[in-house]
Amino acid sequence: MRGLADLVVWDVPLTTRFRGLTRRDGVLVRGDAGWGEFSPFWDYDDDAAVRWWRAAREASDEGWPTPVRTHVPVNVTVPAVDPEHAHRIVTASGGCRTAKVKVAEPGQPAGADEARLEAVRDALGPDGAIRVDANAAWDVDAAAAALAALDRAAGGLEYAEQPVPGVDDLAALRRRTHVPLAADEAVRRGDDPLAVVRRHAADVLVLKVQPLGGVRACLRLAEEAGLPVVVSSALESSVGLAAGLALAAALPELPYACGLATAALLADDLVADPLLPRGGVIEARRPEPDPALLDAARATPALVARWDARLTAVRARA
Ligand SMILES: O=C(O)CCC(=O)c1ccccc1C(=O)O
Ligand SMILES: [Mg+2]
Repeated sequence: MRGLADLVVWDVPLTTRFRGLTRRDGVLVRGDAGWGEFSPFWDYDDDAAVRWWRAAREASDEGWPTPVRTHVPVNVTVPAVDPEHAHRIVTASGGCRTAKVKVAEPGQPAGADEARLEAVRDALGPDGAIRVDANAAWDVDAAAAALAALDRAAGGLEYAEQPVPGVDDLAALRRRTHVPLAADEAVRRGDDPLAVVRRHAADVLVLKVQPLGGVRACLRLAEEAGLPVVVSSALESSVGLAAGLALAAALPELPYACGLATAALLADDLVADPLLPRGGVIEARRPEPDPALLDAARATPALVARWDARLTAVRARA
């Protein structure tokens, strides 16, 4: 068993509602190689969370492979906010030349996505790249129609991330739209991450270190896939983001901006020098948690108890 000081449960507010969340919580674990982050969302069951645990232990016990680049181009992530807010987020992004815009948020009025994309294009200028993420919200017919409209509103889309749920849907949609498709949930939530490749169902793969079991596991997947890869965060603290940056820095090819600029979505971070972009890139470094910030982010006893129970269950399966 690890000592108390080597496991810290943290809980911080988000600046903007994201993926239905207003706070982000998780565990930091310290080993001989440094700190790792274990922060599966609560809708992941214990079996799925085993991969997130492996990623944390890789960080704390092994560290990461040798990088081939020092800086990683990133996209600004724009939640499903109103146009003025979207414009401000892009303007304050730290020089990002690519924006990833959340669309198809349940409960929003018709035209909200188009208005957000127009605002993002205005903020980014004509030479920026805009991608959208629908988090599997549409069926194939709805996606074909929506992507045509959003492509127009954005003045061109770089790609659409997971517009429809499964591999079959992606394969069908790919024949009905000229917008390139990226697979996210179809990679990280299925039992077979590369089904999407064999079925020619996507142009780009989104890889996330925690849900896929670590930096080395993702490097193997990328090699087997033979498709361009975008490394994205799972809305981690800067301790977890460092693992995504290590993956992005170690990939032989990195043709697209990565979705690792999400520290800006956390109202508080656990390190004194958060992994935020400057000039549209983030330095691939590994910041240490700051004791005072860890203390300020410390979870309530009730939340610590929930994470304790979860850790016990997940480690029994690992
Ligand atoms: O890719 C990005 O720009 C940020 C990461 C992101 O969108 C995300 C973060 C947490 C959970 C799910 C997702 C997602 O890509 O759907
Ligand atoms: Mg996504």
